[in-house]
Amino acid sequence: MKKYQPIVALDVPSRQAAIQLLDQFEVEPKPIIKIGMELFYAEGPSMIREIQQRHFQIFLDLKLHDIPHTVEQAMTSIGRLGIQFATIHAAGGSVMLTAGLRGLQAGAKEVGVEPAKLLAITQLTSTDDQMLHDEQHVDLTMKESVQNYAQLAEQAGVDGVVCSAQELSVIRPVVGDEFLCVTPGIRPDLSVNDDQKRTVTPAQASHLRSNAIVVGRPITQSDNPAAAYLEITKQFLEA
Ligand SMILES: O=c1ccn([C@@H]2O[C@H](COP(=O)(O)O)[C@@H](O)[C@H]2O)c(=O)[nH]1
Repeated sequence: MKKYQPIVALDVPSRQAAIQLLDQFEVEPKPIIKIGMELFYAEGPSMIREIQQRHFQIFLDLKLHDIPHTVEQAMTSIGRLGIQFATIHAAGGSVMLTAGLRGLQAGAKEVGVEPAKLLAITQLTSTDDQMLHDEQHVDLTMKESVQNYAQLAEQAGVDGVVCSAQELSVIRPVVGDEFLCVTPGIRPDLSVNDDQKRTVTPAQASHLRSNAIVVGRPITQSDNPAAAYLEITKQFLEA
């Protein structure tokens, strides 16, 4: 099973704040850098190019969810950026997922780069069983819902899912060995959840067979982001 170095969520509001953090991550192994809506909407594609010039791999987490045509066109633009991972919501359904995949591959082909791996968001790690039941009126448990989305994504040809490592026990038995499970909601100290509901430690994520962990605030808001990243990397890769 492929295991990646941790993915650091660069959830900051500006280029200046992003560069300040990136300067600290010239370490081995270099983290994969996740750009989310906050930084991308503030700085746009030029931010991606600047990070690429520093030789970081990029996970562009824009979580697309729209009608298939719109998603396909947007994914074509994303594909042209030459990034390594992109995200889409599994809840958009199989036609939207395949349209997204098609767009991503077409964009990459246009500029002659390897297509990004497409990951489907299952249920956000900031949600729990109670919210699923009371607010979304979903008549499934969290584990059942995430398992269903993982199977839907795999059948649509998507490379993997984003879920909590808590659901890996029900996903791994029903998907192929190559299917990627990328897991946010990581907290080295489980008593500090912030807005996350389904949390696990880096070592737990490793034992549960996560391909990659996504970590934001426990690294970016620590006094020493590089040291925090290296400690989390050790806990994940060596567990
Ligand atoms: O289900 C999901 C999908 C994406 N995320 C993203 O991961 C990071 C987590 O940041 P923390 O500061 O470690 O909580 C953030 O960028 C989210 O947008 C997620 O948390 N859950």
